[in-house]
Amino acid sequence: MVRTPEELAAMRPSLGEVVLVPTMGALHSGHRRLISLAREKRDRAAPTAAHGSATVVVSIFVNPLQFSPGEDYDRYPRDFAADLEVCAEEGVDVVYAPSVEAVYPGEQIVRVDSGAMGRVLEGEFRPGFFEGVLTVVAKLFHMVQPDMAVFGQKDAQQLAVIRRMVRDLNMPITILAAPTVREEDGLATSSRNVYLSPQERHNALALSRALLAGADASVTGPIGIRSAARAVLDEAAEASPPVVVDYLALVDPETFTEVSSDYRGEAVLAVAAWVGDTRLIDNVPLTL
Ligand SMILES: Nc1ncnc2c1ncn2[C@@H]1O[C@H](COP(=O)(O)OP(=O)(O)OP(=O)(O)O)[C@@H](O)[C@H]1O
Ligand SMILES: CC(C)(CO)[C@@H](O)C(=O)[O-]
Ligand code: BAL
Repeated sequence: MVRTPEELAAMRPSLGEVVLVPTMGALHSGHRRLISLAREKRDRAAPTAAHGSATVVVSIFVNPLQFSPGEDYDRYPRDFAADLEVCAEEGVDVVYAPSVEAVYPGEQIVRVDSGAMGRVLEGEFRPGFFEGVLTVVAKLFHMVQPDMAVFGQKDAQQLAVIRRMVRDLNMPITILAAPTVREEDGLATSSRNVYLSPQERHNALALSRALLAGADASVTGPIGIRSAARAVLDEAAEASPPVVVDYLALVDPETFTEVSSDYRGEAVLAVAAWVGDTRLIDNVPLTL
């Protein structure tokens, strides 16, 4: 396990090709999926005379910069011992877990701006969120110097904004996406699911059911998709506790702008909602 950027820099020349999996810890089956994709890439990389084989690095860092005041930074689940066990089971080569002081030794004056695509949906409801995410991801990329980095489709807008950062800032890194992992009943696995009471967890199933209803209506086009998903959420708004929707949106997967009613092509149906004090997000990719 590596704790500081200096230790990592000293080790970096011996790591060969690096596949990075950035996380905030509290590792679950979604993270395991990301790590297994990283492992596949590592195991396919040809060893070179210069460095031997490739390396999977998992970073664990709860990034204060992406939380607004009043959000759950302080109570965000942290279980470092369990995370190390998951990493060992999954064949991770290096766990990079820097402290907040190591990542932010002083005021972070220079930050990465996500532009307009990071100010809609998640960016509208979590002001400053994508600036915080992009800034820490750029810092992690500079510290780890990965050849590839793996992100989850569950955070689809985050994935799109990171891809755009890599493109717009000429970062020589391949971004890989892993599909969303779900519990048997459809709930997307998420570190924040531990906040849910049994009743809240039950009501939270409305998110994945709404997305499924939207997907089932995909032949009817954007209007039909939105109204099929909305009907499920409207019913869940009457439950106790209610499901309180921040947004339901059918968007272009690259720009995250709403698609027009005659749109044809790839799209993402995305939802964010509160169940009690817990905010959950989910999405499905669709072809229209
Ligand atoms: N169910 C999932 N399926 C696929 N990838 C996931 C899933 N959950 C999280 N990830 C991915 O894991 C990476 C790290 O995410 P993070 O540590 O924030 O976990 P999380 O469960 O999304 O947490 P949170 O509850 O804060 O949203 C991100 O790239 C995220 O998209
Ligand atoms: C990408 C990330 C690790 C940056 O803190 C975080 O937003 C996450 O876990 O999805
Ligand atoms: N999973 C994205 C990180 C966050 O919600 O803060």
